[in-house]
Amino acid sequence: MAVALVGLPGAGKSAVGRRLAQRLEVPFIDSDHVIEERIGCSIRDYFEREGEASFRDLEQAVIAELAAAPHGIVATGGGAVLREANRVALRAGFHVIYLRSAPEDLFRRLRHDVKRPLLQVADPLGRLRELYDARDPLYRETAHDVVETGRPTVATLVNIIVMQLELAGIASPPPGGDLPD
Ligand SMILES: Nc1ncnc2c1ncn2[C@@H]1O[C@H](COP(=O)(O)OP(=O)(O)O)[C@@H](O)[C@H]1O
Ligand SMILES: O=C(O)C1=C[C@@H](OP(=O)(O)O)[C@@H](O)[C@H](O)C1
Ligand SMILES: [Mg+2]
Repeated sequence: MAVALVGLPGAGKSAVGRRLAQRLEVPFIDSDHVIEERIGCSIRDYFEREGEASFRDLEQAVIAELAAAPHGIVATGGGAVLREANRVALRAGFHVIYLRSAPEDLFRRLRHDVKRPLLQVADPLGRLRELYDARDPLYRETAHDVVETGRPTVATLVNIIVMQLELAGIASPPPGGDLPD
């Protein structure tokens, strides 16, 4: 099984992805963690030191590697869809799910966040709205499925995604799980 999660910062790619992988008993890979292991510092520090373009080059290299041997559940960073090469590689290698959330919901989750460099601005809600307008079409272009994440809890989202993956034949239902007694 190879599933990649895309969506804006705060959509739940990392949190839902980790729980989904536990539930399906497959590996979980967060592309941002792979990058942080390579650079030896936080993404926020790297942005400040080297700039966003350099981060995007690293991100593209990591996504190309993951897409070359796709397996498990991959949580991407919110900007992974910005480059066409990433969109093509993700869509070709993975079943891609767009975790869609309104900027207002994301803002509620991230209003105290200090880790996301793009949101360390005077008006993070305004920034999230700009990111949404710019990226929503790119997430849709990349994804095979869209899941709304505004209201459901992480646990409910995991259930919804498992059900969709089972219906699409990507995940197998547990043996005898749905049979009547
Ligand atoms: N559906 C949800 N309901 C409530 N909180 C959520 C939900 N999804 C994510 N969160 C919380 O929002 C924050 C950001 O989630 P995260 O998984 O890091 O997002 P992403 O990786 O997409 O940027 C975390 O504190 C996470 O626990
Ligand atoms: O939206 C973005 O451009 C980014 C999102 C972050 O990941 P999350 O989506 O997990 O916050 C991280 O990759 C980096 O800070 C850039
Ligand atoms: Mg994340």
